[in-house]
Amino acid sequence: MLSAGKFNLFKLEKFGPRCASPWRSTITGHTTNMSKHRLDEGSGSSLKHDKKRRKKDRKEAVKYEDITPTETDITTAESTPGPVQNGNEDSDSGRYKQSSSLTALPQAEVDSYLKSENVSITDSQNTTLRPILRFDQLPADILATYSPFFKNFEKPSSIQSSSWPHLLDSRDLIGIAETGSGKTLAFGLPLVHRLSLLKKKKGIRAVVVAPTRELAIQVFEQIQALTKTSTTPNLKATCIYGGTNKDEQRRNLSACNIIVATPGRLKDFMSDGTIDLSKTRYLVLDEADRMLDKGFEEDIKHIISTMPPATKRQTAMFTATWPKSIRDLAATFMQSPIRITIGRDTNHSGDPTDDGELRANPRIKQSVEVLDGYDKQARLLQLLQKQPKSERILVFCLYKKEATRIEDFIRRNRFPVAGIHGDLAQQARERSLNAFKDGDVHILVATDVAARGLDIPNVKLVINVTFPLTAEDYVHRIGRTGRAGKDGTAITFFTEQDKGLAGGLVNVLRGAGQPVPDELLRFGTTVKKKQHEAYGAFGPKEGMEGRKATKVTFDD
Ligand SMILES: Nc1ncnc2c1ncn2[C@@H]1O[C@H](COP(=O)(O)OP(=O)(O)OP(=O)(O)O)[C@@H](O)[C@H]1O
Repeated sequence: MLSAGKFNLFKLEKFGPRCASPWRSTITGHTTNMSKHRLDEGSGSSLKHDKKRRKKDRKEAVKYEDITPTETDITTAESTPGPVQNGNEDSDSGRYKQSSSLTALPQAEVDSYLKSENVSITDSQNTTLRPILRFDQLPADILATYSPFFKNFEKPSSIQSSSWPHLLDSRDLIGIAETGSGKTLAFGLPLVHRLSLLKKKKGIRAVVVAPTRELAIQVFEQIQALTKTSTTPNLKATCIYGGTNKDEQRRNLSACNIIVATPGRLKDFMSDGTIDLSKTRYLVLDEADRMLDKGFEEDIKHIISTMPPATKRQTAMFTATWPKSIRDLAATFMQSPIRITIGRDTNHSGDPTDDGELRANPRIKQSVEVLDGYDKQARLLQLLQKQPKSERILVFCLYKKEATRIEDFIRRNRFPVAGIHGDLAQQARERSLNAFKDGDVHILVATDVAARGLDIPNVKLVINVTFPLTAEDYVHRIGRTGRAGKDGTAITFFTEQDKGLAGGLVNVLRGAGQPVPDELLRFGTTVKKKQHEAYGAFGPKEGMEGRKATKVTFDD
């Protein structure tokens, strides 16, 4: 069945200007899209071409026959009677049904929530669904199934509130929210729920791709917990990542329908025929900007090229940072995505579509110390000596050899410490991380392999011994503290060699209301236009002359 909402409109649409209160919008968006669809069909193109296209569409519909037609059938939404605020309460079972308690909420309460949480929505289809402010506003079946999962949480986080209705309604979505704000559950719950609705679950139906092995494992654990809470039989998730024996992973792949993977191992299993993604219905890129940067771009393109087209799958991308350099590429994998950004507006550019600017978590107290490279170790030691013995501290270095050297230095000074970086065997990496999580050591020295996504409770302090390659990486690194509403501190050493990144750092500090030291301002505040090639993938960069031209490698 063809669906207007998913039919060939993407190229024609551009993100509209940010709506101050998108919830007041009318249904016109859907109607416009329908008209456009009909126009497309009736105009210019030759009958022969139309016939061919319809034949192809029919073929695809048969190929992906188990996609509940109503879930993308915009006719249902269009014919929904009553005010838009009612959402699609009366629509078919395949679609999201807004709960009556949410529908009953006064509009003023919804508006005030969106304002206080700084929710920005960009949607070419004129969003009509309300955010889910409380868990009991979830549709009854979802609440009944997953409530054990929420039992320790007071309410959904803002990114969960805002993205759940749209993901449950099968929309493609880009979710941008600060580090530690619960993005995993924001995509995990709709993914597992929607998978449980598929009539035929056989084969790999959902894929989550993450940039590092440890993050893939962490995401997998959450997804697996959700599948276990779900009462639907035959939901099975598995995790595949490099650095470990393939045979066990291969065994786990049989009869599984959700995979959480790092790109390299996923590609490996695709090329030897173990994995076939032609039935994939849901795709999530976690840490999406990293997944689309130069280091992973080709892998991701290849992986997605073996999946059904964007019109036949649901694609979600989540991250805390959304640089302009990867946005066009992201759009090629999605179908009219709705973009949701949470956070104070730090958009200095005046461009209304530029709501993906860098935002650090404002609960993290950031301080930057400009110093000479030779003074780093002595200062690090001072800082460690000042901290209470049991407090978890994460120390970031840029290079693997540097991480080993700093770890040895800390150990020589009689602090229990562990290290995690790409030169270590996977078992050693996992041992270090677990020792840190379990409290056997309270200091972990890491490269950027631990910068993104890792959710380690109660990290009180992040020390950046060497500044990362991008301001985005900085935001992710410091985001290992101050998670799930807690406070945290980040101390960053900044040297002459890092001066090319001073402008980016100043913007991050200002955007989060943090002090900017005069010594940092002396390096200038120009922010170099980011190149897609340069984003977070390779060093050195302009203005970083002192840095070695070492390639920062990614996980397989
Ligand atoms: N609604 C909620 N209320 C309180 N805590 C929550 C809620 N949802 C998730 N959490 C917890 O918040 C922590 C951070 O969640 P998560 O790792 O998903 O963050 P994230 O936004 O993906 O962070 P990052 O950008 O660093 O990847 C986790 O410990 C998670 O259990």
